[in-house]
Amino acid sequence: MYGARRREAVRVTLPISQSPANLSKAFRPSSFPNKCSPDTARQLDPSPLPVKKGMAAPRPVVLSGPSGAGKSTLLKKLLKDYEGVFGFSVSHTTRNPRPGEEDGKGLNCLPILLGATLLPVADVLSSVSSEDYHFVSRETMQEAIDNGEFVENAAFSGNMYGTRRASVEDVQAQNLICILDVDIQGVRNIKKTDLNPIYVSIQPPSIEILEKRLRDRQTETEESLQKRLEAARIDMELSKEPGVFDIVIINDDVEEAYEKLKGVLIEEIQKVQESKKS
Ligand SMILES: Nc1nc2c(ncn2[C@@H]2O[C@H](COP(=O)(O)OP(=O)(O)O)[C@@H](O)[C@H]2O)c(=O)[nH]1
Ligand SMILES: Nc1ncnc2c1ncn2[C@@H]1O[C@H](COP(=O)(O)OP(=O)(O)O)[C@@H](O)[C@H]1O
Repeated sequence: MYGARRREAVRVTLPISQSPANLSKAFRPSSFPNKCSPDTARQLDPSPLPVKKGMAAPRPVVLSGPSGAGKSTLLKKLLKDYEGVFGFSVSHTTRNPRPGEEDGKGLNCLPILLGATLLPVADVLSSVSSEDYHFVSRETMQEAIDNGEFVENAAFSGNMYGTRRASVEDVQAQNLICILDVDIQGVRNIKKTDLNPIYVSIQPPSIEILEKRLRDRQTETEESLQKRLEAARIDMELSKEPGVFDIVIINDDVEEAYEKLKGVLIEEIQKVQESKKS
């Protein structure tokens, strides 16, 4: 998308999961079908990353900001540059999948797509959206919320979105920095938990530029675009409140925004990289 596409063949090896004996309750099947379950992934990658006992999981990262601000654009760059450092918490939503989106197709499913073959990393990453969801019905989602399976959930643009506890635990158990892409309600709700993430807000330079980006992206109907702009105005105001975010990044020039994002995360990134060496 941004920058030249590299075509060299790289074996992308991503850590998958722990041994079955170590799997917490959260890993076991629950009310949600999950095509990307650790069990499936394990069959395809025989070299899981061992999680070191007694080691604190890296701090998660909450990435928030208006729809269209550039969160997934920046996230993709991060995942590409720091392979094996980050894991994405694939959210659940009741919204319809967009063309090209598949249920549960997130970072954790990369090995399923790759199998054991050599593939050009740029091709693989451009074909994998870190933003895909588990697409579920309202009934299923409400039932799981009532069962206490969610860390947080929110209504956005007429749909339900939520982070299942197991999605975060899954990533953390692999000693990866867990990234959560949530709206401002999600930020508020996560603040009530003991997750202790780094809070990052990605903001557009202006509402006009945001609208242009959303229109150019061609993913929204006029109705959902207007709802997103309405939510964006609120988000842009709330992000100015002191103490809500550790950093607010204005995504004007994407490279500059990316440098700022890396800057705030570099300490955690280095911790994960160091822990893998030892
Ligand atoms: N609270 C919460 N918000 C979420 C979650 N997943 C996604 N969102 C937010 O929902 C909004 C809409 O997401 P989406 O439908 O993917 O549209 P997009 O952000 O424009 O690509 C965005 O602000 C996301 O940050 C979640 O699990 N919880
Ligand atoms: N700095 C930027 N300059 C111009 N266009 C951008 C920039 N960052 C992102 N975009 C484009 O804006 C649109 C929305 O970005 P996206 O990453 O999908 O936002 P979000 O995940 O926050 O909804 C995409 O089409 C993306 O290519």
